[in-house]
Amino acid sequence: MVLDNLGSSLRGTLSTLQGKSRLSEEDVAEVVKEIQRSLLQADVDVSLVMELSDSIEQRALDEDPPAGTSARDHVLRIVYEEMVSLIGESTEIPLESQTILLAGLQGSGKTTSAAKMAWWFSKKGLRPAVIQTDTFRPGAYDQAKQMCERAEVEFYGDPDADDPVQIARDGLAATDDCDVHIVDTAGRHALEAELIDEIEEIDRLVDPDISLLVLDAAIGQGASDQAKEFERAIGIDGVAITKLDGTAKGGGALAAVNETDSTIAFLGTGETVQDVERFEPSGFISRLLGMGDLKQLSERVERAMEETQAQEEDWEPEDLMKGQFTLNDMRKQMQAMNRMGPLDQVIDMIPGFGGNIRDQLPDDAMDITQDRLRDFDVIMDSMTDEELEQPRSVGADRVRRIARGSGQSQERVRELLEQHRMMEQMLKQFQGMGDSDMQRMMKKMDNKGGGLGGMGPF
Ligand SMILES: Nc1nc2c(ncn2[C@@H]2O[C@H](COP(=O)(O)OP(=O)(O)OP(=O)(O)O)[C@@H](O)[C@H]2O)c(=O)[nH]1
Repeated sequence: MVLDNLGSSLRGTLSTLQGKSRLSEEDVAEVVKEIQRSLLQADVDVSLVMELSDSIEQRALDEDPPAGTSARDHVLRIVYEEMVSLIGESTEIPLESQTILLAGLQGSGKTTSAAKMAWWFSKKGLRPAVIQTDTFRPGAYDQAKQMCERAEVEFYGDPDADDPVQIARDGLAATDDCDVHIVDTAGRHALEAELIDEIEEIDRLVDPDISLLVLDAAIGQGASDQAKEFERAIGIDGVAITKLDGTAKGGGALAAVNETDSTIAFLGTGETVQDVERFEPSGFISRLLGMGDLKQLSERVERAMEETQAQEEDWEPEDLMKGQFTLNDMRKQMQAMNRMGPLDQVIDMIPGFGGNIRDQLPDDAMDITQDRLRDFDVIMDSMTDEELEQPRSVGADRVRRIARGSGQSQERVRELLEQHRMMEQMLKQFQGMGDSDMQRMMKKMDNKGGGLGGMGPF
């Protein structure tokens, strides 16, 4: 999860209020001190931290908790609201035909972000194209082409050309049938005159609807100066903050951009084209505080199910609810889960699961889970159709044969069979449940602190 340190320290601080009905001044002072420490560690500007903590302190003491609200939930809501205002609004990005120009310093992540945004627009049903005009960095063309192939989006570049403006002109013409044009430009080590001239020339030709500054979250508070510099030089409409997965200083970058006239459009959270998020302040802070993010989660589930069902004509989800849950069905569930993105990001979006699980699990727990999924897939490739359809028919001899054939241990094969039995059992329980039962179960899991408790996805 991005900003992991900040999230877990904020959640830890708020958990100290568990069970308190009223808050003393000491309780509030203690919580505020911890929040200050966490934000300063995330490289948030001191003056912003003081402003935020004064506001939290004053509201926590002056405002009475609404009836039936615990002290913890009351302070959690105040911290949530103040943190959302700290990181500001999201840049308006309409889901329609438009041209987006990307600018930024060398290595900030423009080329990667161009492919990521194109992927994101394609998942929204639009037809994007990336136009790569970087003639400055050798390899930029190949990198951009490769990433766009992975994102399965249109790409235009010319590795032999040396005039970025001509490439932009030709690119717009060549991708005329696309609706979202994302123009990637060259970077430089600093915002130097040559870079400004080049971007201004492309800007005049391309006449973008939105110009985004791409900046690396690792610069923390420095994001403010960089955003102001680019705003002065070429005018920007928003910012894409990249590499939030690789730094503890992302909080500073988010808050710093909000200090300028800019807003944030996208977040980069990894090197693959799926590691991109539309910036949603409320969902982002909600996840950080361990409250989940149903909006992002439902988007990912919807996308995963569309892709899975598009591939599996014969798969009838209602079969699952009839209790005919085979290993083939389990594999389809695993593929759908995989399509939702990295497990740790998905878990963070499940209300009551995210933060609490993260703080309870060892650091590499998610990697182990992803590894297990890969092993299960390999094991199922070594099973016969009959074994996949009737897993209960797999005895010791077959376990030995499957282990040998898949190169996995017998223990891992037995683990797969056990996991299948658990999921089949769980489905039988859901099958008999009405909506109210389901709500009660989710509440119970939430009260239990959202622990996996064997209910984990895998
Ligand atoms: N971990 C992580 N790495 C990223 C992210 N975005 C980009 N990167 C990596 O950062 C490096 C630079 O990314 P590029 O997209 O090439 O940066 P650029 O701004 O196009 O660089 P120039 O073309 O030289 O201006 C590459 O190794 C990317 O894989 C991210 O969100 N997370």
